[in-house]
Amino acid sequence: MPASPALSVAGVGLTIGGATILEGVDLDVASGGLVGVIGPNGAGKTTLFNTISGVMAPTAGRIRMHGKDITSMSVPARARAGLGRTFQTSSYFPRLSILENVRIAAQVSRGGNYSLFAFPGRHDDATQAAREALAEVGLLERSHLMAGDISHGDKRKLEIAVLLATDASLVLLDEPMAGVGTGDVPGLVAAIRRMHQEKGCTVLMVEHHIDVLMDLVDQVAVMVSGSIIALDEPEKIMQNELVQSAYLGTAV
Ligand SMILES: Nc1ncnc2c1ncn2[C@@H]1O[C@H](COP(=O)(O)OP(=O)(O)OP(=O)(O)O)[C@@H](O)[C@H]1O
Repeated sequence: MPASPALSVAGVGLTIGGATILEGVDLDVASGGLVGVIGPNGAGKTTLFNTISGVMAPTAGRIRMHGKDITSMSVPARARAGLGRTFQTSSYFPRLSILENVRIAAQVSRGGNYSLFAFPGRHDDATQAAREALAEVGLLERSHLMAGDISHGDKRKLEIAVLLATDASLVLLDEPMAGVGTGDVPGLVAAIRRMHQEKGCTVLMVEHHIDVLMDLVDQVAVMVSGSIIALDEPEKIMQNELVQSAYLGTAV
């Protein structure tokens, strides 16, 4: 029997106050896959991520992780099941150091609390995991800096380090390059690649930098008006006439 997909979204719909935000969304992401989601502003990409991560409950359809139905699971329960997520805007504790931010996330994911008591100088599992994750994204040497003081690109790397330190097996990245200077893009791309290839994470990512995305992912899902209208390899998506007329325009 073939293995269940890491993520299966089946017939997901969301209606809010009579407005249809998502309709009949079907998307399977194989274990170890790296899939991009593109679509015009307001297409429903972030809302889809919200239903997958449990921030919003769909009004139709089911969501499964590795075959297990998570549709009614809480956000923390999904996180414990290995689902990690970044947001369009960076989320971190600005007055804590880079290392402290990642270490707290690792500590909480291991069933601990948000306490920083006796930090620094501890050599527990959470600190070790945080240091390894920061090395993966190239932030270890700057891990003593205050998170609120680092560049936007480094904040995005910090969020990826948090996902690595929490051992998330399925990660949702919502515009990881948004607002990042061009100089920071290669480092972020490398961090995402390592998360996928070396850590074996399954990745679903929304990204408006189409060239970067097309180079990175195995498959691209195109969302328009709350539905996925195409799912294919990047080259085929660029040539898909439906996609060109609905989203990409004629300039591709
Ligand atoms: N809680 C809500 N209540 C009402 N409408 C909402 C809610 N959340 C999202 N929407 C609407 O749903 C639609 C999809 O929004 P969403 O943010 O998911 O799109 P998106 O594809 O992520 O867009 P962008 O690329 O601009 O981030 C938009 O029209 C938005 O205004």
